[in-house]
Amino acid sequence: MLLTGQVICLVGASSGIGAGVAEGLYREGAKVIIGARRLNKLEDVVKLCNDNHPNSQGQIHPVECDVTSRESVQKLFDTACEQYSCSSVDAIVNCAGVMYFTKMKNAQMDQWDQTVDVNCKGATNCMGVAIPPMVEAKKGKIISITSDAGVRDFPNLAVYCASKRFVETLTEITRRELVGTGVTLHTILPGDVKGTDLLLRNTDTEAADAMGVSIGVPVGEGFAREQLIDPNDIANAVITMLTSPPHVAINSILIEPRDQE
Ligand SMILES: NC(=O)C1=CN([C@@H]2O[C@H](COP(=O)(O)OP(=O)(O)OC[C@H]3O[C@@H](n4cnc5c(N)ncnc54)[C@H](OP(=O)(O)O)[C@@H]3O)[C@@H](O)[C@H]2O)C=CC1
Ligand SMILES: N[C@@H](C=O)C(=O)O
Repeated sequence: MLLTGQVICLVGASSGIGAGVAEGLYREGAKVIIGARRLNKLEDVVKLCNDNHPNSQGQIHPVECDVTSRESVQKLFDTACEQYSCSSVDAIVNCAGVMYFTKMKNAQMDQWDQTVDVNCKGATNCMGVAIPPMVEAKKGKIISITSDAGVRDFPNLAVYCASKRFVETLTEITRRELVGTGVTLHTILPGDVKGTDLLLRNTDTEAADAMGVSIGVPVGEGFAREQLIDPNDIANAVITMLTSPPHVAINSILIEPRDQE
């Protein structure tokens, strides 16, 4: 097992990519605290981990967490430290995010607000809570799941692309600021990942039609296998970052389906 004994906070773990990352971390023996708003779905993830990996030395505990609230993120971090008797954690992985296809002319302003709150403020809350104790402990990795939208321009996703760029820029500048402290910052930029709930709450059918996607169904329904990657591919990217030699920082990984243009 590659991560035996590592204490890891994982937010946005109740479905999709986060649920897949939770399983990968548990499989590799980490002590994981998983967070999201839907506690019942987190409990399903815990059960899945136990059922699928009965011989793992890992531990996994669910905590209700809303990343838009700094108190809620602090509670998740404190729970990890209490549960696993430490003053900081080895890593925090932030998978929490929302994505709404919206045409700017349709002004879905509530969805824009939520995108900024969850994707941007969620990232600053995770960093604000984790960085001071990590610097004190002289170690720690902060991994944010951004998107290929963090480096590519997708029409009908302007606010989403901007939110992912925010996290990319925040990460790169913070990474440079913390050089020498032992704390490192990383992003993973996935292309289309299948089997996630990301599209379920979309409502702008004009924008979705323009992108050629169906809303209200899990991402990837109707797509061929080679057109999409899956949550386990992202879990493996996270594990690669967490297990690099001490003198190496894998700062970012852009990971897309092989045949994506
Ligand atoms: N699927 C894809 O193709 C791609 C996804 N991504 C990114 O990956 C991340 C995960 O998305 P994906 O797995 O696809 O989608 P899902 O909708 O399946 O997962 C989103 C996760 O974010 C959590 N979340 C949303 N709002 C909050 C909040 N306020 N507080 C805490 N957790 C929250 C959800 O939990 P809950 O609702 O229980 O709070 C859920 O666990 C996102 O950042 C997304 O932008 C990037 C590139 C491609
Ligand atoms: N693949 C990206 C944009 O469409 C994403 O889902 O983040």
